[in-house]
Amino acid sequence: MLRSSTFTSASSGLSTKAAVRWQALQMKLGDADEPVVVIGVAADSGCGKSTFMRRLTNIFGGSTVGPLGGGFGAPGGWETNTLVSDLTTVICLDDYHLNDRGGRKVSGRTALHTAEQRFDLMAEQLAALKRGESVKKPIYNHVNGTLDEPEEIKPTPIIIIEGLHPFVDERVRELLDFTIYLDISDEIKFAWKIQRDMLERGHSLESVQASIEARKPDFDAYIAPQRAQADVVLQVLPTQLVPDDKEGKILRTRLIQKEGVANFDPAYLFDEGSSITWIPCGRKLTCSFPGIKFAYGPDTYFDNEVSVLEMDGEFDNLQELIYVESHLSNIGTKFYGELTQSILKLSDSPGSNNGTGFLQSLIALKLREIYERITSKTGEAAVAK
Ligand SMILES: Nc1ncnc2c1ncn2[C@@H]1O[C@H](COP(=O)(O)OP(=O)(O)OP(=O)(O)O)[C@@H](O)[C@H]1O
Ligand SMILES: O=C(CO)[C@H](O)[C@H](O)COP(=O)(O)O
Repeated sequence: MLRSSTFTSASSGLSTKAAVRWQALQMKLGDADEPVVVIGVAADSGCGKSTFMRRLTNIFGGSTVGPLGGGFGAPGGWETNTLVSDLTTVICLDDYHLNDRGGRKVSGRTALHTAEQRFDLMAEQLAALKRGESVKKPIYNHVNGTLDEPEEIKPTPIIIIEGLHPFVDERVRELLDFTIYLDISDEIKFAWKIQRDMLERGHSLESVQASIEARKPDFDAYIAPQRAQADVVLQVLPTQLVPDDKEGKILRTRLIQKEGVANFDPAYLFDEGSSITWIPCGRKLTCSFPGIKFAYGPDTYFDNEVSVLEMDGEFDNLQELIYVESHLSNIGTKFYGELTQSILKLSDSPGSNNGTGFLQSLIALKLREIYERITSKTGEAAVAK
């Protein structure tokens, strides 16, 4: 596990109080009892998980951020899906595929099928990491479709598992302290995937279309049902500000937040529990066509009580986001304007000018808050012993 000296340099994203508590806890308990907070992020392929992970890692701070071992190209580096920073390790669940690409041709199943995952190993290794033990995790190589030599994963204070099936296996689910589902509507998923797979991966429009169609039944059967298990769902939909919009560039994003989740107080706009629609365009916020609309209110989602924070439209000037931030509460910030600042820092990242970047940054701040609440409770319990 990380020693306290490592943690000191890693604690830039944490409050001084949390860092001091952490160090006190380490001195009292020793490495074996250092808490490991585990977060699960579920989404289909091409739904912006990597983009979201970059936002998240940025909020947690730290001096070293990048692929484990430096990744392929670094001296001694290898092709890896694992992203590490001082405080966080992001594990891609594709690494637990049962078969390589050739093997799936023989089995005749897509990578989305639950029978194509090694859930026993996933549960065993995540439990070990949570106990503070290192594991040798397999690697699925997306470049050539092979299962590569396993890599060593050392536990960090925060482990994030992201991928297709983080909430399917009950043993894995039990280990998660907080769960997030990225729910990108078919139209938007298609637009993002086309853009990436055609421009960056050299696929044709027809082949991207065919791969999306082929995966759809398994997506509906094995991935989408996990929405019901998530503590928060980030939905990305076409705008409602332009009737029958065909372009798919303006997005409507909804943060569906489950009520009554441990260590999590849903964010709200103006007045907790009320139903509100807000068009902030005017003197304090510049908006060009088709404008910006926020909404907030209680709802039910898969029979659960939730509150939903919604944004439709795009920001013209990111500096002005502070005006919106000042009307939100329970957003996990440590100082006035921190949400705006974190978005400005990644202003070139996809979605920074719309609700995807805005709500993903908000989730990242809430995760930091959850992490601090969990570790402070563990610290208090330890000090009370
Ligand atoms: N919020 C966003 N707004 C616009 N485009 C986005 C957004 N998030 C991601 N994209 C685009 O969608 C594509 C897929 O994003 P990303 O690589 O982050 O997804 P992924 O879920 O990690 O994909 P995979 O699992 O296939 O590796 C990229 O081209 C990215 O630029
Ligand atoms: O769903 C995916 C990523 O989450 C991939 O499609 C899956 O890992 C299979 O990889 P490939 O498409 O390279 O054969």
